Amino acid sequence: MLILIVAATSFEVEPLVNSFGNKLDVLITGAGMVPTAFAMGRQFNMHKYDLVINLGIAGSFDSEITPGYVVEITEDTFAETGAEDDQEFIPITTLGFGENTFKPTTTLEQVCSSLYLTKAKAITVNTVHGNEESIQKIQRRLNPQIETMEGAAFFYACRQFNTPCLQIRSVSNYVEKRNRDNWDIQLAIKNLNNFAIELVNRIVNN
Ligand SMILES: O=C(O)c1cccc(C(=O)CC[C@H]2O[C@@H](n3cnc4c(=O)[nH]cnc43)[C@H](O)[C@@H]2O)c1
Repeated sequence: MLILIVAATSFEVEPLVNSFGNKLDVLITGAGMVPTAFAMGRQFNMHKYDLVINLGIAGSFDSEITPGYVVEITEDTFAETGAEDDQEFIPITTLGFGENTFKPTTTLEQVCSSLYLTKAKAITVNTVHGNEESIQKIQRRLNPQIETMEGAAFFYACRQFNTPCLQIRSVSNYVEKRNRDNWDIQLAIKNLNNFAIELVNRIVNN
């Protein structure tokens, strides 16, 4: 089975890469939705994969999904794509120009039934929420559990190329008034990579 790992930065997947070396294809896209979509489009034009997995750290809006928690993303919405109408937000779906919510094309259960993760709904943003008023606003509008800067672009690229995909995220921080001292990136990366190493081992040895 040919697997591609997609991550925004190399440090997020370093332990996994150290475990598997060149037995695993890894695409480092750079942070954000545009670099992700571009890098994946280029990669998919050159190679075809049986499974593509997006791994990375993320913010959590959900007090039960605490830093260090690893989750499977079941849907992901481009939260900012639309138009403002004074105090209201009109999503692109209502404007009639396209879609804003994308889903994985397989599930963890289908890929490896012996592993389980809590499922969560995500948003993808260009501007990370770090202001109490804007956080409450997005919670009222979309009620997300997880926030990243790439996830929906990852699902979009996989759908365009009809490629089975999963997004697995590990929480490094709560989405709150910006405070970098509260982030635990080390714990998030450790838990993410422990899970990913187990997952890839089980898939390749199956
Ligand atoms: O210094 C900051 O305020 C800051 C804000 C967002 C992200 C960063 C990073 O260095 C990490 C980039 C990477 O991590 C993902 N990520 C992690 N936490 C969040 C979040 O709360 N909201 C959105 N994205 C997050 C993201 O996918 C990036 O790839 C620094």
